[in-house]
Amino acid sequence: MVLFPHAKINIGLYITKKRKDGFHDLETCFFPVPWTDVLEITPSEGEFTFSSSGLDIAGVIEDNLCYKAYELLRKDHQMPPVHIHLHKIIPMGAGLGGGSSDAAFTLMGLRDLFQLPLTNEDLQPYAAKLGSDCAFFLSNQAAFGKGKGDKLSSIEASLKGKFLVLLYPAVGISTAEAYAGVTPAKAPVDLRKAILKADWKEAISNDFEKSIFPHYPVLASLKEEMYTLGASYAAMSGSGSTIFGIFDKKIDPPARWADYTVWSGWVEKD
Ligand SMILES: C[C@](O)(CO)[C@H](O)COP(=O)(O)OP(=O)(O)OC[C@H]1O[C@@H](n2ccc(N)nc2=O)[C@H](O)[C@@H]1O
Ligand SMILES: Nc1ncnc2c1ncn2[C@@H]1O[C@H](COP(=O)(O)OP(=O)(O)OP(=O)(O)O)[C@@H](O)[C@H]1O
Repeated sequence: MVLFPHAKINIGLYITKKRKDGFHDLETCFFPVPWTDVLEITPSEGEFTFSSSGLDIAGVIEDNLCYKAYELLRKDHQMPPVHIHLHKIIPMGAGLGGGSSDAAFTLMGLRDLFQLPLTNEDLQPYAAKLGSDCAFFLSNQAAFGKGKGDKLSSIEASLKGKFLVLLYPAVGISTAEAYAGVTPAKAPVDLRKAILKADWKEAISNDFEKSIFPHYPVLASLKEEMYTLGASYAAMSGSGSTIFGIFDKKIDPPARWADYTVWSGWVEKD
């Protein structure tokens, strides 16, 4: 079975409270982006095996979220061993949620391969244990997230018909450190309402930009460059360092971005 775990961007991200468990409460809108890894799951003999190609993934196999997803599900459900091959394309530590997406798609892939009687909703508790972003990837639809980012409700907003440009400037930002740099505060807008209006540029922001841009001024200038190129909205995704721009027409990435990882394409589904 071959699956295509996709990336996400956050449009609006407000960190509202530090929780007793060390995590933070946030309010954000998640949108799926068709920049994908390739994940192959096949039944195997003997024991669980894992291989990867594409971008190098740090850590041993036991650290990999695909392995963790398999182990979590296997505790509750009878499953034969599998071989997982992950072709890694989505940059890591980039605010694109690629690892979380691999984990969520591993859960759904195992469920489908072995016909486990589980809905996506039934998979939510497993996803929640694997990462705060994982729950979103079980739905593949724009969603408003609160709590740790795992309490989701659907939103009517969509990027369908927009041309998206994602720019990863190879600045690695640790999610935990990014959270540590933010002072939580009440969200300045009701994001669920603001996302339905047209003036995103004036109304919607990402709290991480305030603490991260002063350390990495290149990120602030890349965001400005998106606007110069005609973006209707530009921001950093999640805890960075990916900067994205939303356009009404196709643009060609400027030659000066040659050192960065760039993905661009039309969004074709809701
Ligand atoms: C920045 C976002 O991508 C926005 O969508 C997410 O909040 C990050 O989600 P994630 O990568 O799935 O994060 P996790 O793997 O659950 O947590 C990584 C680390 O980030 C911090 N963390 C994460 C999520 C959250 N709501 N509060 C936090 O403080 C914690 O220090 C945690 O140890
Ligand atoms: N299957 C996997 N793919 C990518 N990274 C993985 C995977 N399993 C574990 N990791 C670890 O998770 C870390 C974070 O990777 P991820 O792709 O989730 O990026 P992220 O930018 O932190 O996402 P976000 O901040 O939006 O949640 C990586 O540095 C890597 O060490």
